[in-house]
Amino acid sequence: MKTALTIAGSDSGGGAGIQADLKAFSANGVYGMSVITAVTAQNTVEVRSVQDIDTDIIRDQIEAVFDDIQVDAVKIGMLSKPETIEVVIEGLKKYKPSFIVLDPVMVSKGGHHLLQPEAVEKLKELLPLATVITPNIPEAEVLTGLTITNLDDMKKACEKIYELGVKTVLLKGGHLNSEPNDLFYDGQTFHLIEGKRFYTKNTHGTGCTLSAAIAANLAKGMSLLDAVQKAKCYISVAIEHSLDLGHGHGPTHHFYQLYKKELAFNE
Ligand SMILES: Nc1ncnc2c1ncn2[C@@H]1O[C@H](COP(=O)(O)OP(=O)(O)O)[C@@H](O)[C@H]1O
Ligand SMILES: Cc1ncc(COP(=O)(O)OP(=O)(O)O)c(N)n1
Repeated sequence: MKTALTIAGSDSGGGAGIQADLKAFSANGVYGMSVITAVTAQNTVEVRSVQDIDTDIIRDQIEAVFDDIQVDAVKIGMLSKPETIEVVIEGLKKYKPSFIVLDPVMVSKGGHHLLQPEAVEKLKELLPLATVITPNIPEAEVLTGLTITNLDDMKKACEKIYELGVKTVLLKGGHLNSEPNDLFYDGQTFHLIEGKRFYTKNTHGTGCTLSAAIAANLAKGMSLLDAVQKAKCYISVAIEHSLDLGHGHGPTHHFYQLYKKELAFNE
């Protein structure tokens, strides 16, 4: 069986972070593993508190997994602080996984900083190691200093992020008022990954889910563009059937049968 590893934070409410990633890995048919970088006390309404994990324990988790088990793809989420990013960079340079999907998580829906603002420069050091980076609009604005309000702005932002040394960019358009179209850029060609907006408040963990599904698809051997397009289908179905749990933004629905039923999905 193919495997994927998530290096990310824990969400006690189960909608985002490690929990969303492991659900997405399973639903997309790969064996999931985790390196926990931080524990958040979080639900569908808010992030109440965060405990960063000691960097020695993060290093130990990375080594324990890679020393024993074949890792076919890595997904990176919440990294919290510069010291954590440094340990993750060391681990990736040591073990050189074939595919790295970097979701540059910065701020939760409720406005809680999941990456210290002073860690953004350190995060940029991770970019050249990534196969693909998957920023949302606010994250792309932080990385580029641009204001992004339309497709032209998205193109400029992709080019600027690409210049930071990353191999490919998937800029997510979910935060714009238009249809949730994402833009994929490989340094030469733009591909519009079209979506249809579902009018629901239950979109907690959408970015985590999308990046984890891309990692799962890469682990299974898909080409990068195919992995992105199939993952976009997966997140769309997961949002369409999202769950009205809790009092805030409910989670997406990781249910393989829904995905299988609604997509021409060949495995
Ligand atoms: N309401 C929605 N309906 C359909 N797709 C959406 C919706 N909101 C976001 N998406 C899609 O979900 C994925 C995650 O995007 P986004 O919500 O922007 O990320 P993040 O969770 O990092 O803020 C993207 O493919 C985006 O286009
Ligand atoms: C532990 C943890 N990691 C990441 C996030 C952000 O997840 P995201 O998919 O961007 O979803 P929202 O925060 O926008 O709902 C998180 N909240 N917690």
